[in-house]
Amino acid sequence: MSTKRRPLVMGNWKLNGTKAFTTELLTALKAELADSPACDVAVATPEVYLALASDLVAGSQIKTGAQNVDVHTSGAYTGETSIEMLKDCGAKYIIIGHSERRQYHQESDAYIAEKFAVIKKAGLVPVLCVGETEAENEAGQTNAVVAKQIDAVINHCGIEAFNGAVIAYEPVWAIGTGKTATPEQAQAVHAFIRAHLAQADKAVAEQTIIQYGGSVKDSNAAELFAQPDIDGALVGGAALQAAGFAAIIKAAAKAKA
Ligand SMILES: O=C(CO)COP(=O)(O)O
Repeated sequence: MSTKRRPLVMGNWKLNGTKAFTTELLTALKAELADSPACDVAVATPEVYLALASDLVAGSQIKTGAQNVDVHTSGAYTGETSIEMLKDCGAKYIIIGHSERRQYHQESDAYIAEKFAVIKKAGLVPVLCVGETEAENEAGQTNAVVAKQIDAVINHCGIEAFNGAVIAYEPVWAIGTGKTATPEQAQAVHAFIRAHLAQADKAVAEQTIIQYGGSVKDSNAAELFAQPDIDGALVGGAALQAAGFAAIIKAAAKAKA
């Protein structure tokens, strides 16, 4: 018996946008979603546009999020943004552990686990990105890599911390490359992740939203969402265009109806 999970499709804008772009895209997205598809929707804009984005989507089904957070709550940490600041600007979801931050900012599993704890403490939703590199994939290490990334959080925060949290499986070799994992490949890893969580707590595993990320677009979304353990998507490039992003959201709502 599998639990029914409401899908979550979230856009990760990465380092893209302007005030005008944010206004145009979110205005268009609200219009595209006028029929309220049965799917949770969020956009993680650059931090500087978060407050603007939150104002624009107020009262709609679209929530906002951030792409990172600092572990400190205040103080002499030049250039950082705290969880309370993100919350103050309307964020609900916080992406952590994205492969681009692991790679370019040397973020370790332990550091990411600290961020997870900070987000939970503030009552917001962590979106924990996990995934293997191409070399790890070819060496057959995919499951071991994602298990290690998840275990760092379980060990630091406890399995209960995954209640209401989100995991995004993003194979590094599929991000921005146009190469997508096949639905079957992705499903196998998602099922592994859920089974891994279930070893610690079955109920937590059943309710955890596990998104797929990596070159998701309108044309491949439906077949990914047809898989039982793929509960939505974390979308990069294709989230920068309202009609295409809305089509992905509608495909999730339809597949999980
Ligand atoms: O990294 C991603 C989302 O976090 C995926 O990016 P793309 O959809 O552009 O491949």
